[in-house]
Amino acid sequence: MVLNPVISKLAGKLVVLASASPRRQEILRNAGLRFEVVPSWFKETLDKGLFKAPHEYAVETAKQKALEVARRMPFKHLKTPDIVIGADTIVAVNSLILEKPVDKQDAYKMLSSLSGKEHSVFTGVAIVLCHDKDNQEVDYQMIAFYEETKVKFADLSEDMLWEYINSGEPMDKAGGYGIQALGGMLVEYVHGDFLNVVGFPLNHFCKQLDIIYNHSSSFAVEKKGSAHPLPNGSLGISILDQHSLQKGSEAEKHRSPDSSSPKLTQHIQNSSTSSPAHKVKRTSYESGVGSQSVVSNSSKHNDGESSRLTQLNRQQQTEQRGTENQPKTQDLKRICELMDGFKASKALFTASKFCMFDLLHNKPGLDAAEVAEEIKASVKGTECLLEACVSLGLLKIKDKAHPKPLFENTDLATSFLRSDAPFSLHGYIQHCSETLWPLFSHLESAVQEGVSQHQRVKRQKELCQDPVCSSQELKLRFMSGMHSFAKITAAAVATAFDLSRFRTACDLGGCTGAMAHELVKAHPGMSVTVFDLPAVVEMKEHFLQRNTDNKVSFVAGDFLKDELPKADLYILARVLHDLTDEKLHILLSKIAQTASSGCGLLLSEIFLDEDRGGPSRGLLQALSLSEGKQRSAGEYKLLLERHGFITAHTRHTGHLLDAMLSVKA
Ligand SMILES: Cc1cn([C@H]2C[C@H](O)[C@@H](COP(=O)(O)OP(=O)(O)OP(=O)(O)O)O2)c(=O)[nH]c1=O
Repeated sequence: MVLNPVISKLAGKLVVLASASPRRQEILRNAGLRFEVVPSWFKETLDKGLFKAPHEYAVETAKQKALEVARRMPFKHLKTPDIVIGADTIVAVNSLILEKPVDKQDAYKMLSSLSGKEHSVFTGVAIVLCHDKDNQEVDYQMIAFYEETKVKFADLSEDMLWEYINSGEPMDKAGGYGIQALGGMLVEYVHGDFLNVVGFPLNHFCKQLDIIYNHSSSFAVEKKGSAHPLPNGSLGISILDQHSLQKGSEAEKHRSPDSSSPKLTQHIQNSSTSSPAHKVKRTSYESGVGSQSVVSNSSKHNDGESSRLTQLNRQQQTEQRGTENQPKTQDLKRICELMDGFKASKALFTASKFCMFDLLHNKPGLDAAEVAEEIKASVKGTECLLEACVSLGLLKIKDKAHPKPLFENTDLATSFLRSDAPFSLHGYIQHCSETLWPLFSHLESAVQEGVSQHQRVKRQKELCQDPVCSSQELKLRFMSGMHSFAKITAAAVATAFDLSRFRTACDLGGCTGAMAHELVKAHPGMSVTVFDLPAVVEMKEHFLQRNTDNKVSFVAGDFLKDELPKADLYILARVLHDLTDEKLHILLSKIAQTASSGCGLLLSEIFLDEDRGGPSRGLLQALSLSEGKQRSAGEYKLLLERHGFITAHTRHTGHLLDAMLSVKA
């Protein structure tokens, strides 16, 4: 049953909640709304100083959260939602904005500033309506509003404060409390919408839907004189900002005399047209909201420019649509890219195996015959490989006027493909080529059988009498792959959170110590123990790194069997996705037993979208059918909660790995 008829208006539409907040999901689910959850990757880092009032900050953050998902989905999920809902809850006291505490001390500061006082809880909500157009463009229409609820806290004693903080509840909640649970005990009164405090003003939201779907004529435009650019410098795409409907609020005074619906105030930023639609081309996706390719309606162009644009658009549209009998060029390109993907990978693997990028770094400007001689290969084959690498942007022609093409590295190759580059992926590429490639060549069997094809690959090698690597060589190759991947990703993970309060850390399965070295670099007060199998630890010397003041040490052991070293922070980087459920629970139980209350757990993995629609890197990795599985941030969060770790923060780093910081309750 749907109590509110306006919710039923959304039936059959692809509604997306751009939020990882379990409270928002529960509130909307309880209201009978059917939706997909795609948490936003927008980082809540807008400069608060640039907003005149706290609610403006919450509304802007909500807009950016929703917009990021609306823009990402057509590219990453290959589908355009009908509606994206984003929200942001903040607590405001003495004109200070409080978000989620970063640690216990921060929670203490927040809660003591609320003790004995009244404060406001603002939730900004943004609704983005997406309209897919024939010509590969999406029109976005944004409706944004906020709701304010006043909450008064009782005087809180120190004991009470710390007991509450130690319950772990404050960590993922604005202002450091959850009114719906233990935090309810701290509250003397609430004036306004209770659900607004919990994270979503359901009543206001339904009123807003009613306006959108039942009173669409209310979309009459009231232009606002001054457009305010967003603090991050991006073009504003906000169309409607509606203020609180709470009694006595400013918006209440603006009720239009002829309608029971509140009057809407429209802010059209950087555009002077009356159309609320903004178009975003689907040809590229950049994850930074600040760099969005917003093509606002023609207002900013003079007549000459706009007719040129129209011409260009038409040309592009014909190209994209094709004629009745021909497929769209872009669609065809996409399919070809997928079909040819393996050829590009293999070209990269081969060039890397022949150390062609090292060669051309040391001797830039060789021709095909010279390269062939150096790598001891045929001239014809080398020429094809070099030209393919040029087409892939890995090499370039040095001197175009020269009669024979002379080859040199592009910046991409110099940065990532040389074996001695600081961020070299050479080792990982070899791992892909030697280990993953053979596995994926048996993908059909892997899918049929549901298990990894390691054994089949091994048997095949034996049958073909391929030269067998010694176990030492295999181990080194594996470690070198892991080392080069870790070196690329470690800095983003090590700096994803403020870890300064942890003095000692233990990197479980930390292999060559690449992550450990980044951690001690980023957090000078920390020392890190790398815990890995004896066979791994004994080979660590092959990967010597500058040991910052001997702050990185190694301990050999099996994390499933042996006692774990004591530490304030445990690190699990790319470990859990490879373990069976059974092993995973053994490991997490061992960590939970060893860790004392307040200890941290830093998890780093690829986090799948909550609806498992992406990212492809994670889902393709799952095809190797290892014993484990790929999970979303929400799934990891639940898993850790079962072992007494409460997630404080989740970071979609935008890098190769995401990160989550949990705290032992
Ligand atoms: C004040 C208060 C906040 N909260 C929660 C609601 C929100 O989930 C959270 C505020 O953080 P938000 O940044 O608004 O939301 P989020 O990080 O949980 O999720 P996302 O950014 O993906 O949308 O605090 C409560 O659960 N109870 C409370 O009493």
